[in-house]
Amino acid sequence: MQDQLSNTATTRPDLRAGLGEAEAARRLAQVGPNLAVIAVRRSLLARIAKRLMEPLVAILLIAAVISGATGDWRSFGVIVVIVLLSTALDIAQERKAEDVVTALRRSVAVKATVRRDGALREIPVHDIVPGDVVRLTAGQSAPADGVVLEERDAMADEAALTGEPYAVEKRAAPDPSVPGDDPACRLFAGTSLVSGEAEMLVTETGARTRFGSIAASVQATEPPTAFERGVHALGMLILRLTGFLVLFVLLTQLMRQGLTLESFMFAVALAVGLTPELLPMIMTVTLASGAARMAKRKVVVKRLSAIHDLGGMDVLCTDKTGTLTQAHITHVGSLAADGGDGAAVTAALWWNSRLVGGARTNLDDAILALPAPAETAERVADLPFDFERRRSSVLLRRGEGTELVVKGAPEALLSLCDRVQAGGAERPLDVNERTRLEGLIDAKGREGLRLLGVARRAFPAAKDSLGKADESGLVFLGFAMFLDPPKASATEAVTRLVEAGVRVKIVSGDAAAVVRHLVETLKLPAKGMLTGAEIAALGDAALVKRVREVDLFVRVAPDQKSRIVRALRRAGKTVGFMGDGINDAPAIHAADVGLSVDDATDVAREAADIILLDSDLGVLADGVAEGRRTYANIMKYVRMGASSNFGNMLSMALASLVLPFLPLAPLQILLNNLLYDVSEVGIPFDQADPESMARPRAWDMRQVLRFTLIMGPLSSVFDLATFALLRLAFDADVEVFRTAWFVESITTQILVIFLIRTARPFWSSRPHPALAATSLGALAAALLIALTPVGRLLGFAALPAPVLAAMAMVSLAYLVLAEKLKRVAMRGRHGVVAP
Ligand SMILES: Nc1ncnc2c1ncn2[C@@H]1O[C@H](COP(=O)(O)OP(=O)(O)OP(=O)(O)O)[C@@H](O)[C@H]1O
Ligand SMILES: [Mg+2]
Repeated sequence: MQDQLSNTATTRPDLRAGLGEAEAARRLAQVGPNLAVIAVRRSLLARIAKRLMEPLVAILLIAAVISGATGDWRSFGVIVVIVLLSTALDIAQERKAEDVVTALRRSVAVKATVRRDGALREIPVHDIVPGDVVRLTAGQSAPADGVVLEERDAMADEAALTGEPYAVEKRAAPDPSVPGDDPACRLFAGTSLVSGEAEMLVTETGARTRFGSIAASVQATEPPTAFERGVHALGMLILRLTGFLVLFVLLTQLMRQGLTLESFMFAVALAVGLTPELLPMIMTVTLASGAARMAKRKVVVKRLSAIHDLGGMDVLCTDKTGTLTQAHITHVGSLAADGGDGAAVTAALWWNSRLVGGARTNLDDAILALPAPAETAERVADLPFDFERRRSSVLLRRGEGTELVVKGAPEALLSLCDRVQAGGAERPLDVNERTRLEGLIDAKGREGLRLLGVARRAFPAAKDSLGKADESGLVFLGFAMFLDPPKASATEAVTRLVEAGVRVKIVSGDAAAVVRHLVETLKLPAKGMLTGAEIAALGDAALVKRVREVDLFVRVAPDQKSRIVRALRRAGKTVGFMGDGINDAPAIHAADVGLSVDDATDVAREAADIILLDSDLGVLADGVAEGRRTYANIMKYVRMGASSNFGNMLSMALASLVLPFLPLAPLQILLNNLLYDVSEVGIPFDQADPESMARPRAWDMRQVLRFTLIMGPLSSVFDLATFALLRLAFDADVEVFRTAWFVESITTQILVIFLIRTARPFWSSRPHPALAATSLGALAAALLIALTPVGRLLGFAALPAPVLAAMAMVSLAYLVLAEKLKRVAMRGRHGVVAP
């Protein structure tokens, strides 16, 4: 194509030559990087400002100001310190998480081929500037908007911009120096070449591209995943409960003693204590540390929430080549239609692969690895390969005549033939002959050989163009046979996935017999089979029913691949799709978790949420485990918040009803909340028990509620017992009461982490040192503050030994019961114990 392009490049050669590096650098400095959405990293100041503007924090700050104004400088100081500490905690963690994700994204970023200083170079897409000349082949995306300089059979998929599902033809602009409005002569960022090749002159980059102008709104409409929706719903539920509780407290205080500053502050502190303000941070940090761990195992995550989807995935669809086979395709011989020598078949095949435009598939690569035939040929016209037709045609001149050479999926090719080559002569392709050839195709396929059929048709020497209608009345020449050895490691990888509760389905464009042979060789557990033709005949509802049981899909077209994925999702499955070709991109996009490999085509990599650096299902099984671990950790946080935190706050609200004073000073609640938050910072690093990761997990609100309704009241019962004990048995005064209750509540809250982080008896599952350090550290700090003279500043008093002993007893009793009840509380819908 190089020669072709420079031959036709006659007008304005300066534009077609591209830029020099120096000029490109100058332009880059002037127009900025080529990013559709400029992801400005929010400055530290902006982040702090955003946090301080959040309603709860804002109320806290107002409370601090009121305290200061009334001369209560102690409260002022403590509130400000607490707000600052928790803001710093939050921002530092989140920032670290973002850095991880940015670095991961960059490591799998797409590159483009650009003409610079007269040579073709691969440069990162974000360095492209107006004036650059970019070369594109099928499967690549246009990195910016521009004018088509040259093209061969270029067809672009512009669905992302126009919604138009069919590929549109592109042609060279008559004069690239005056870019007209004709969209057929332009290529746009966000669209991709599905066939052919092209060179474009970049005119607009970054946010000035058409895609850039809509990218912001496109991103905003990215639908949240089921998990994100679930967590959000829980957050809203808690928020409503909080609102209700705070109103309740305010009202009772109002009725009993009129609204004082202290009771207002108490309500505010309660609200702060109840909101799971750390949840977003815990989620991001858990997912980001999961992403970092996965990257070490060669799984790169582009979208953080995909980790969770990966853990919840219960069906994995995969294509065949490269994942289940080695993708080292070799030509093992050709067979003439009459069973004779296949040299003529191989020569025709070779010229077809050599001369045809458009995307080259791995079969073309295998063919062109063969020595060139003796006779030469020249191209007249062609119809490139596509995954719907499954064939490619070239009109060529070889020797004296003009002939059409077609190669493609053999059974379909056979139906376009009416004659067959036998020795030097042509014979009609009668029923017997057809049956014999079909039997041969099937027999070779069952040996694991991939076949391509080859056919020809003679045309008058003057014919110089080619249409789809010309692909008929062909003479069948014979077959070429290819071998793509199975990947031995695939068996173990699939077994691991199956053991992890992931059903593996194969979705391939290849023939039934080949896929069947592969499945048998690798001993994969796979039932049933549907062909593309059968799928085309099924309505959506019928397909949803069939896709559940069937594990093998063969001779499917690209849009059928995505139809299968959508049907599985409608059947309630969490679906992963793994593929590497142009033909896989729509299905990768349609799946809950889109998976691709690092050396896949750009469109597949762009559609994917997760990129495997090794084309190996084994690393995927690792990734699934990691996904489940992050889910288990997030659930730990959710459960802690739902049970102990919620229980404590509830008891405090109740106590404020019956006690003649507030059960804790507002500052003490804030301190309690801060220390509790710190104690949980180690959760993202925690391990999960193997049995809790054995099955796919999806967000289960009923399970969360069940846990809350059992564990919450349990902690409340003990809180109320503590109140009774302190008031009735010890006749504690305000300060002793508050100190004792602070000690009991923070001790139980923190220690219960070690119980509910596992469904096993707590002593047989060891927490991660980071979690042990943060939680025990926070507990030690709490006890130090409350029980030493430092605490006087916050209104704590020295505790008499009997009170301290009683609190220790109550805490112990609570923990023993919590350990017993957690098994009931964690039981899932099917009696399985949740992580
Ligand atoms: N270069 C080519 N020229 C003609 N026909 C081809 C060419 N490449 C592939 N085909 C035909 O198209 C069919 C579908 O392609 P292919 O098998 O690569 O699809 P796929 O869905 O990506 O399969 P896999 O599951 O193996 O990745 C092939 O089986 C073959 O018959
Ligand atoms: Mg493929």
